[in-house]
Amino acid sequence: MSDGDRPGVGDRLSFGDRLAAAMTASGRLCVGIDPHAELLASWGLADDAEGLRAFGERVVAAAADVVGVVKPQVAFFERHGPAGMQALAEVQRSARQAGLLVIADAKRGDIGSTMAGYAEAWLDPAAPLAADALTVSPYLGVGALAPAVQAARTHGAGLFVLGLTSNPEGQDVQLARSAAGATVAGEVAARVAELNAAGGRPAGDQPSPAPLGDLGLVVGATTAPLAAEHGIDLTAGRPPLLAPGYGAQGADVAAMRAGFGEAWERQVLVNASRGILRAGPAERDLVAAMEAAREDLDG
Ligand SMILES: O=c1ccn([C@@H]2O[C@H](COP(=O)(O)O)[C@@H](O)[C@H]2O)c(=O)[nH]1
Repeated sequence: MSDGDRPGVGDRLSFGDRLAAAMTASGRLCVGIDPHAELLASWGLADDAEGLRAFGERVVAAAADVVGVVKPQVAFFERHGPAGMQALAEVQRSARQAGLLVIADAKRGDIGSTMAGYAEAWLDPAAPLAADALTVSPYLGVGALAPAVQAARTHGAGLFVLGLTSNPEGQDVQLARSAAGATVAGEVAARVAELNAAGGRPAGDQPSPAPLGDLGLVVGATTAPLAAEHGIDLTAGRPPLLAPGYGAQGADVAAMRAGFGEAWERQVLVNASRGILRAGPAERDLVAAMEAAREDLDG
């Protein structure tokens, strides 16, 4: 099946609509494809491009009937240079052909035409590294992401803007306050809300409940409680919220439910990488780990 045959790409459904459909059908678990060197070794795979490819294809095969979304961690493929990136391209293509949405976790961010270059590299369905969505950094300014926002709209793709990341070191910067009292993460969330409102359906043509936006935020499963504590509104503009930190980084469902509050029910896509991948290498064991996580998150 070509990319053009996949529902939601050829017919240009928005990313928000495609993600909402995937979450309704398959739940809120997003499986990370993170081929750490230790995991490759414990799976009996070489730490080379062929090992990455075999690892990624195994995760895709296990995920295809259990979840709707996967998130390859680009860094682990980039480690192996062009051959690693070729493996990533093949794994992403397999995932999309299997009907999975792919979020490339590359955390790109730059200015002007350079940002446009990144956006075309990851969001154009005809590009070798085509993904359905890309993680991006707002630290050159949310406005500097405009070329990526434009590319996302053109290609029916999505962006996840780093908001309140799962690592504790992020808070120095992300919870810093402007003279007017707004936190950096709060300002990023407000700008993403504006962009979702500006790119959404015309007023009067809004289904109820409001659809998911095409532009999301990364908010750690571990750091979600800080949003409410610091007055950061995660519901404005209905951004999908990509939440890493479940499992290996210690966040559990009770903490996420409390931390995300009103957003939990329909906006939060929870990533698990090592928490699932450590169950490998057997495909049936990966499937069992994904099913258990789904039950935990959605049951
Ligand atoms: O704030 C962030 C943003 C991205 N990540 C990425 O998610 C996965 C988490 O892996 P686990 O093994 O489930 O901890 C990984 O690719 C990170 O780079 C994040 O953890 N926090």
